[in-house]
Amino acid sequence: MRVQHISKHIHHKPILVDIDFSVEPGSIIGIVGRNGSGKTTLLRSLAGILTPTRGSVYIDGLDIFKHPEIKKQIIFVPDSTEALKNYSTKELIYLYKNIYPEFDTSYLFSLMKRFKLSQISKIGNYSKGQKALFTLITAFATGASYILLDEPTDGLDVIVKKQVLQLLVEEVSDRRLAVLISSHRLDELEFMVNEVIFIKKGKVDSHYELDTMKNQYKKIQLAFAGKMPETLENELEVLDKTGKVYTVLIPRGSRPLEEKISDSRPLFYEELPMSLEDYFVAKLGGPDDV
Ligand SMILES: Nc1ncnc2c1ncn2[C@@H]1O[C@H](COP(=O)(O)OP(=O)(O)OP(=O)(O)O)[C@@H](O)[C@H]1O
Repeated sequence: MRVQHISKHIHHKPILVDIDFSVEPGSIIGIVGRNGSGKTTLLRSLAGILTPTRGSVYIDGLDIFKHPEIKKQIIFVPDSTEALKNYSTKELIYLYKNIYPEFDTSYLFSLMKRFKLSQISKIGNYSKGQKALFTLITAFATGASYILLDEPTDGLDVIVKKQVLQLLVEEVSDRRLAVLISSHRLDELEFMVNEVIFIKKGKVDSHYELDTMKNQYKKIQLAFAGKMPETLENELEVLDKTGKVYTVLIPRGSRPLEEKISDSRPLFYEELPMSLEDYFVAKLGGPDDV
């Protein structure tokens, strides 16, 4: 999938601005950003539900807005099942089969059995977690190559969540699917994504392979007898300050900065493992940086 310079204005307000990236089969991409940064609008545009104001989305070189039949290669799973609540499982399967010719009903039933979901006369009668689970496994049964998930684990208990995330990783590697996941659960994303796209004010702020991102920075904890020298504080990304202890991110391999830290004689200095959440706070943590 090629997302080519898409912008989306809603009521003359720019919501997405010149978003440009590619999605390779077999990849799991995390879309992260502050509330209101444009993640859902982006996923809905990639699914062809919203038409971009500029730019387009291509699959195998074909524009999905000019060749709507290609949209059956994409499934968008919204974070709410409100629109489906009055349908029975049977009716939904019928609907999906009409849209997705490769819909695999027996696979869906096997997943429903695996996750202990029974057929029901109204999806609205499933519990919150069961609704999320049903829409998620239905997406895998569609046979679509691009699965777009908006906050997929909301409402799932820890055990089901682990099973579902495991299923997702298996599906991607077995069937060479591509999955884009918008989520605020950075701890979960960290265990499955290979790329992360940071969205800030409707723009791609950065797009990294997870391993590359982790190699670019290091997280350290340090403390000073008094305050941290001001010259140093201006150069460090301070993630946290508790008493005299600072947790900061610094670019890996920045000798001058490391020397400056060492010259300021910290009481202690320790490197800690860096998480996606640390990077999120450093990148997008300003008070009005939505
Ligand atoms: N139909 C609409 N009419 C007006 N504004 C809209 C519409 N859809 C989205 N927006 C605005 O676009 C911006 C981005 O919304 P979007 O739902 O894409 O953000 P998000 O990153 O998914 O947020 P969250 O993390 O809170 O779910 C918000 O300011 C939102 O108010």
